Amino acid sequence: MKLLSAAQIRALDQATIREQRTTSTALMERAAIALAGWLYQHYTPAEAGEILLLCGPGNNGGDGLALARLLYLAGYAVRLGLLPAAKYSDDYEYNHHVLPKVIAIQELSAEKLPDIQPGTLVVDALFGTGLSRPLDGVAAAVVRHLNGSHARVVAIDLPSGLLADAPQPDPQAPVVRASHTISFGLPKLAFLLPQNADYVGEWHVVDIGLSPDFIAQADTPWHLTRLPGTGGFDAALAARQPDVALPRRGKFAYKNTFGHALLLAGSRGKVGAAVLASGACLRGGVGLLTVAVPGCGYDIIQTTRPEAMCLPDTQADFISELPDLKPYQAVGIGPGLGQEEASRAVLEKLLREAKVPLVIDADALNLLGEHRELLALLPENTVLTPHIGEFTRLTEKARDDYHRLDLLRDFVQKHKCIVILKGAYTAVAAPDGQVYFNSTGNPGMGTGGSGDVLTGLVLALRADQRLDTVLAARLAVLAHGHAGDLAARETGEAGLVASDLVQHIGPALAVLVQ
Ligand SMILES: NC(=O)C1=CN([C@@H]2O[C@H](COP(=O)(O)OP(=O)(O)OC[C@H]3O[C@@H](n4cnc5c(N)ncnc54)[C@H](OP(=O)(O)O)[C@@H]3O)[C@@H](O)[C@H]2O)[C@@H](O)CC1
Ligand SMILES: Nc1ncnc2c1ncn2[C@@H]1O[C@H](COP(=O)(O)OP(=O)(O)O)[C@@H](O)[C@H]1O
Ligand SMILES: [K+]
Repeated sequence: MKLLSAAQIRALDQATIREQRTTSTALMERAAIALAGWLYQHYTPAEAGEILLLCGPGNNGGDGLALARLLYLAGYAVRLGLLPAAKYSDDYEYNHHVLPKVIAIQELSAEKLPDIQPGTLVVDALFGTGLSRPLDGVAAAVVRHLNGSHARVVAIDLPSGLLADAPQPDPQAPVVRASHTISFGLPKLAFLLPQNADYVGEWHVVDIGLSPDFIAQADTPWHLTRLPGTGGFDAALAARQPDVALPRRGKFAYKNTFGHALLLAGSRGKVGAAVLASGACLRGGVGLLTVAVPGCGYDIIQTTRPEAMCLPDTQADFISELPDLKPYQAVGIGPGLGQEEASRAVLEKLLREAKVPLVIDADALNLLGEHRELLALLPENTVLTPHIGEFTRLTEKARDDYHRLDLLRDFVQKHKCIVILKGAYTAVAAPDGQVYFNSTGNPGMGTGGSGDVLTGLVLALRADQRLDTVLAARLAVLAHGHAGDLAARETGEAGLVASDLVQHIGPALAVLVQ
């Protein structure tokens, strides 16, 4: 699904109103009904206690006023804190006008801040996508007061003070720290970046019937890849066109259909990385797998991965030889490789000689970072799988998460490669500058070897002749995260280890089959 900028979201609202021959007031009512529905599901009136809704002067505040009315009518105790302004939006004015008169209203000022107890349920309807400058004055005082209160905060559309698609121009200006953020129609880019995690809290999207045609035509580099059937919002769009799908294996398919992959991995003390990556490659559906390891890894691979063929290096402790590449449809290098000069030379030779898709990870990335002249040799459509530290070694230290996305798009466009920038919401960046964030996975995957598993899975899908590079990368990342989610159901997050991911790749891929 697409992620749109604040300007596009405003245009989307307008297009929806036009196409559906409705009014902005009616759209706001839909928004308020969707918000109320979410709150009903999450808090009974008793659990909620008295709900404080803080409203700004625009349509975000209008949403808050409409929500206050609906909550009151549904039996919740509500009170309002309203930000004074020179001008209010028309729909704010309307919803202010139709408020039940019994709802208590406090005009907010820096001298008279609202009573907020720890545990008060606060709805933040101060500002949404219309934020035009950093918060100051009364708004800043209210947000600082709220953030210091330990209240439960549900933000409407965006935590107030946060921009939907850009870094804060003034890092000193306050931003609401929400426990939950309820966004309309689509998530926002800001939700996916680690620097905003403390503000956004858990985010949710509610469907308010925004124009699917406008979304389909909107031009954006940002996308979120989801599992098929992940419903709720934009369900109509998702049903029409799943984000990604794995083609079914034909009845008469043979192992050659799925390719023969070569994996170069392991060094003394790190042969486990080769075991994990090769397991993932096999479970990823590769036709044949050959694993090149240092001599010390031969018995280990032959014992733990009987399905794979093994090429032991003449060196006992590290890889020093590049096998003949002719038999293979894809080559992966890096997990546990180490950074010996001989292994660097193997990497260079591979970059010079490979005629098939490459997947580069871990120490092979560190070698590229150390010897950046090798980047010029990257064959087109090579897949690189760095975490943020490895990516920094390949580029430069980013000022913030938005700057890192700029570096990422520049890098893939310059080197005509695919970068899988790993983390929560792993970003798959394509050579045309499109970025696909991933929606699966959990913090349990922050455990040694998870990345090696991803490399093996990407390699399997790159060897599969039916898939193009970007689709293979997106599918691998989606299935890897989903395998993590399936595994964590059994082990819990803390108990998750990388081998568990390998065990769950089969079922994770199965749900992606078209
Ligand atoms: N359109 C629709 O149909 C639907 C829209 N929806 C809702 O609308 C929201 C967007 O509404 P919006 O565009 O009115 O912007 P909003 O975020 O309320 O703020 C604008 C106001 O704040 C003011 N202001 C800005 N920055 C400020 C600052 N730092 N300090 C002080 N003031 C500041 C700004 O003043 P100005 O910049 O003009 O001086 C203006 O008065 C969106 O997030 C969603 O919740 C839903 O109902 C679905 C249907
Ligand atoms: N909080 C998280 N949410 C989702 N996925 C995560 C999270 N933390 C780590 N991961 C995933 O786990 C993998 C870790 O890879 P990496 O850092 O290379 O580990 P290692 O080097 O130990 O193999 C990546 O695919 C990453 O996206
Ligand atoms: K808000």
